[in-house]
Amino acid sequence: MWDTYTGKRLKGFQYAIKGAFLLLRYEASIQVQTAIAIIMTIAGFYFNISNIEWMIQILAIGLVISIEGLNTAAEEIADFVHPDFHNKIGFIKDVAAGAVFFAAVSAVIVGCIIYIPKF
Ligand SMILES: Nc1ncnc2c1ncn2[C@@H]1O[C@H](COP(=O)(O)OP(=O)(O)OP(=O)(O)O)[C@@H](O)[C@H]1O
Repeated sequence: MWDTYTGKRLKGFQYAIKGAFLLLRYEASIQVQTAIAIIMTIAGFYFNISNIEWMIQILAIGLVISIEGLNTAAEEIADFVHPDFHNKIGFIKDVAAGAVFFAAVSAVIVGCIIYIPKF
């Protein structure tokens, strides 16, 4: 029984890795955010930010990319269940995009707090 449970968890992990690669390969907004994440990581090394600053920056990057991934999933579901125009689909896509907006604004504020004092 324990083996079945472990096997299922490992399979779940495998699917999650596959999903991460699918997002990176096919989703333009995830590719842009990953590029920004790489630039911010280089900036972190360049400005020699503290451990706390690294932790908050990594959380901010993870938050934005995760919510963008969920936004993509919501858009895919919406297009699959109702490919035609519908106000409700528009609402669903808009609120999913709104969630990304909150995460992105938070990440920009975090970036400003970390880097503005270093100039
Ligand atoms: N089927 C639809 N019915 C009503 N409104 C829609 C529909 N599809 C898209 N919209 C409107 O257009 C906006 C953009 O939708 P779209 O699916 O192109 O998202 P996107 O943010 O451009 O996608 P991506 O993240 O792939 O660039 C939605 O937020 C919504 O307001």
